[in-house]
Amino acid sequence: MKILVVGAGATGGYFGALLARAGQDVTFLVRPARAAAIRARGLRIAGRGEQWLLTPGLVTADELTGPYDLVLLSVKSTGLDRAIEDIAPAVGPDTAVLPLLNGLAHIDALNTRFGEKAVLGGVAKVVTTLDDNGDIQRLAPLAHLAFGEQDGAVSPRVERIRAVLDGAGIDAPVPDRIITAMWHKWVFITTFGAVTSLMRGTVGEVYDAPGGPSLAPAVLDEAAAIAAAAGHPVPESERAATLAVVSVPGSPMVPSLYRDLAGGRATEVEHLFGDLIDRARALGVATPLLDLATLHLRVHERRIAAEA
Ligand SMILES: NC(=O)C1=CN([C@@H]2O[C@H](COP(=O)(O)OP(=O)(O)OC[C@H]3O[C@@H](n4cnc5c(N)ncnc54)[C@H](OP(=O)(O)O)[C@@H]3O)[C@@H](O)[C@H]2O)C=CC1
Ligand SMILES: CC(C)(CO)C(=O)C(=O)O
Repeated sequence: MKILVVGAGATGGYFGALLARAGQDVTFLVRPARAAAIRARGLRIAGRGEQWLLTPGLVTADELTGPYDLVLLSVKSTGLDRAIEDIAPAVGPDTAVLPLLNGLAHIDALNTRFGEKAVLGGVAKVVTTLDDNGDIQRLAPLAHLAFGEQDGAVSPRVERIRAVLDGAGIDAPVPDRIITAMWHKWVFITTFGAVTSLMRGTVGEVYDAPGGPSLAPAVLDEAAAIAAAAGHPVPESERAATLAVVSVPGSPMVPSLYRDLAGGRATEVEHLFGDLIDRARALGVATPLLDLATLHLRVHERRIAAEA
């Protein structure tokens, strides 16, 4: 299977490296600065007691030809529009585009550009980040990529992709309804993001402060109410799994959104929060805590834009 990984960042770099290490035909679509850095240093994966180095196939947008069998799209939402145009030469009539982004609006954007048949849903669960050298640091042992056709069919191409991901050691379930799974990840990530960003602390720092334990369940109630109103109710097991991450004494956990906020970088505020509260308004769901988190992140965005 000919695989194009778009972006060699925290998620794409890690999944792509696993696939390349397993012997798959993987090429990374990167921008010039990232290409130069990887050519100079290799793509390095470190953390959790492991350290390995890869010299992957790289291509920049001006060199890209296609088609590929599978395009793993792992840019942040802030780079989505550009990336959609850049990958166009790689997408042929039989190409499957599998996005790893959190949130949901990218599915509509990809459907509009490439047609619904080309686009799979995806939910990535890994905890990785790029360090100052551009190396990928694994912060937790997860390598989970749920995916599937938007209509829930288990098509032959889904079976083929699952086998390829399995062979690379990636846990790759195919849920009955990938769009529902994406909604549930969205509820999880906005709860996690709102709690840590609003309070500017780790899960444990928030929980351990007087009054702290009530915040995460209250934010989760709001996000879950939006999902339910949109036709994707969050089951009790999923709710408990979210609280087991975002409402834990002493936990050092933060999401990638918080790492971007604390690092003074742009966040995915509009894709993750702006879109969610817009949908809440349309569905008649009140979300005072998520509105506050959104405003907080928007102030940050405006400040860094003014400083740029
Ligand atoms: N980090 C995590 O643990 C998780 C993140 N996610 C989600 O995955 C998505 C990606 O996040 P993450 O991997 O952390 O982000 P990163 O910023 O680490 O990686 C994104 C990469 O995409 C590259 N890129 C952007 N535009 C283009 C383009 N047009 N062509 C080629 N490369 C491009 C960037 O390269 P450049 O160096 O050129 O800017 C960057 O290296 C987000 O939606 C996030 O919410 C989901 C699960 C876990
Ligand atoms: C919480 C986590 C690591 C789960 O995969 C994530 O999606 C993120 O940090 O953006």
